[in-house]
Formats: sequence, structure tokens, C-alpha cells
Amino acid sequence: ALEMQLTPMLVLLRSTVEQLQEKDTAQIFAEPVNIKEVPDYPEFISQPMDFSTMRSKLDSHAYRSISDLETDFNLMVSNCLLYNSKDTVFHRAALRLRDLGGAILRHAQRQCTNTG
Ligand SMILES: CC(=O)c1c[nH]c2ccccc12
Repeated sequence: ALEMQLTPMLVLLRSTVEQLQEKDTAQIFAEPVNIKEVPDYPEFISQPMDFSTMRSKLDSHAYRSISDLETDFNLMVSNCLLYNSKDTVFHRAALRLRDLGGAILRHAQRQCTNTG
């Protein structure tokens, strides 16, 4: 039945976001960058992204596949690499999240094709 097909996808998407967020130990990506604290952020970043936004998008069924999720994850990482210079903790954290996240996303994608 349809609900059988939908459930694994939503469960898989949620567990993938949770696994990705676990790697953000400094919680740098937990919430949107605060524009009041960082007024020049919008001059560099046209499409902000963070884990809380990804979770709301997940809950509103904005993600139909792992690759939809991967698009926002990659956006979040590249925003950080662009805004923060190479010698910052934030830039290094984005590189680390990108590498650790890659393995998590590859595993999720494999599970997806198996459940159909
Ligand atoms: C993810 C990110 O770039 C940031 C997360 N928190 C910040 C505070 C100031 C400037 C950038 C950030």
C-alpha cells in the first residue's frame, strides 16, 4: 500500500538528518546564522541553510528523496566555506562536516534503493 512506501522514506530522511547533525558537535549549523549578529551575511549568502530549517522542510514533506536532502546539506556547507575564511574554526568545521556527511549520505542512498 502507499503508506508502506512513504514510511521508509520519511523515516530514512529523518534518521539521515539526525546522523548528519550529530557530526556538528560545535552546533555551528544548528540554527540560521543570526543576521542581527552578522549583518553582512546576506551580502555574501543569498540562500541561507541550517539544520533547523532542514528539519522543518522535512516535516512539511519538502524532501522527496535523499538527493533533495543532499542539495540542502551541500548548500549549508558551501555557504559556510564561502563566508568564513580558510583560517577559521567555522571553515574547518564545514570541511569536516562535508567529509563525514558524505559517508552518511552514501549509506542512506544505498538503503533507499533497497527499500524502493
Ligand atoms: C555556519 C556559519 O557560517 C556561522 C555559524 N555561526 C556564525 C556566526 C558568525 C558568522 C558565521 C557563522
